[in-house]
Amino acid sequence: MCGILGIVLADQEATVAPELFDGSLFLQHRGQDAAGISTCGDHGRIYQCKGNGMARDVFTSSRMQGLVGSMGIAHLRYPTAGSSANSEAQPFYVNSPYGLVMSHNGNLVNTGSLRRYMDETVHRHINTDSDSELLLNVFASELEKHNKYRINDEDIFLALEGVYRLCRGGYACVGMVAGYAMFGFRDPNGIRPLLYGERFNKETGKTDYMLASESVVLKAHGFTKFRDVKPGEAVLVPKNNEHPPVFKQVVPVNSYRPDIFEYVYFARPDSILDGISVYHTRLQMGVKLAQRVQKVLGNADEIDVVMSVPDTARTSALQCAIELNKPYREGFVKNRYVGRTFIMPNQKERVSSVRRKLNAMESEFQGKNVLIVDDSIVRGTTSREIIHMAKEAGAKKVFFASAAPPIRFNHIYGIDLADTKQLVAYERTDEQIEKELHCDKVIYQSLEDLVDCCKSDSITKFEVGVFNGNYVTGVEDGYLQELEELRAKNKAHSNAKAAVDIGLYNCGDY
Ligand SMILES: O=P(O)(O)OC[C@H]1O[C@H](OP(=O)(O)OP(=O)(O)O)[C@H](O)[C@@H]1O
Ligand SMILES: NC(=O)CC[C@H](N)C(=O)O
Ligand SMILES: [Mg+2]
Repeated sequence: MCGILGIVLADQEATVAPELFDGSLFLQHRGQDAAGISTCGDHGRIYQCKGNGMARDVFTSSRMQGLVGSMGIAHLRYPTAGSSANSEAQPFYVNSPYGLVMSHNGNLVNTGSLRRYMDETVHRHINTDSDSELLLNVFASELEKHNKYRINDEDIFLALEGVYRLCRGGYACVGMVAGYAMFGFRDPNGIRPLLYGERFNKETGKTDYMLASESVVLKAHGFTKFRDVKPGEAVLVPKNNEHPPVFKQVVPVNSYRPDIFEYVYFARPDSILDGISVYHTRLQMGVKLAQRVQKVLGNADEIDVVMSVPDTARTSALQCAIELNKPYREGFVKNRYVGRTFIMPNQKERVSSVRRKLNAMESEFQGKNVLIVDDSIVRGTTSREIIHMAKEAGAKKVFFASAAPPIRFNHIYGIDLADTKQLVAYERTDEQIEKELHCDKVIYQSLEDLVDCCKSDSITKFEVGVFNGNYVTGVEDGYLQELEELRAKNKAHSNAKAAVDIGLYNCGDY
């Protein structure tokens, strides 16, 4: 999961960078590791600012002044392939052909064969371990095939056809062809989200355009007319407003399967993705979870109070308490200055951050049986600490409920998890998980119920491989092993500056 964003302003004298920066803040929860903006100014010149850090740290005011132009794209990175190196911050740029930049959300699962293809067949140099750099170079090599002096919209769609043919995995992308257009496209299964929106300016009679990972960015910036880009569909927005954006179904929809984890954890509750309100699905998860709690415990008589693990679980936990007819209390106070812990790059940081992030309010725990609700249990880092804190604060019994089913498989399209053995539910029964977490009962939502909470009239299937190991795109042989080896290699270098951490320009970290 990363955040991607692109804007084309109708007024070519205007500067797009401030709005890209502002929009990035609405997508920060999707990636806290690196941030970047590329803009396109006069004569098609590309300007860029990117590096490790949160948006507010990377996009300093002096750097923002160097981002000229009325068309631009942004990226918020949570690394899921390669490493968390500065050199892998996005957008990526290649000069040939025509000058291209791209921001990618998702994961390619056939990187081994793509690397060989780049090397042996099209002879393009790949300078990092990032799958996104590969994706951009696949697009570049497809675009190059026509060998034209000036390209048109159709050439871009044709090149994307090649991208769809060659790249397997989950991907939503925004990019730019220097001086020509912004484009966006989404994988044939719609695993990762992408929305398109328009903002009409009454005074000028012209329209600005935005592409974004979540609807919340579009709404907040006045792009009131918006819709999801369909799986296998691409859109081209010309830089100069000379014609309206062009949509094309480049390849047929394979099967419309948004990643269900967007609704469980990734997305903001105030977003609507693929026509489904994230908030509404989380309320429903609370309703179904309450039924599950009653079933597992026989009844809810033993529970004195229901609490959430802030932030993401709040919506479901409150609804669960209402359904159980039990008081809902804020037992954990969240330090608003610590970000999302799950998407932090290393385990040591994640463990210490849970304690820094959440603090137990003793008065709410003393002598009580508490039901603590979280949206999901992944490595168990949060739940282990939380249960410990609840007991320390005087809780009699701790029941721990998860709005998502047990996670026993890799999330190959967007969670930084190469090694399934790190998952607390991996090869463990509920009783064994209870022992691991030191709680009195662990209660999981069933997959069937979770799907019921999320589905709509038009979308009835979701990508749920993280729960059952069946991935809609399949996985190339050796892919997971390759990821694991890379991760181990990067870990070994974690204290010293490894070659992989040094960027092309070697001009230091942000
Ligand atoms: O089992 P784990 O490996 O600990 O992962 C699961 C936890 O991580 C996430 O919280 P996070 O702190 O990232 O973000 P939030 O504030 O949005 O809940 C998620 O909401 C769970 O609480
Ligand atoms: N989370 C994402 O979408 C990451 C995009 C890409 N795979 C990277 O690691 O940079
Ligand atoms: Mg959480």
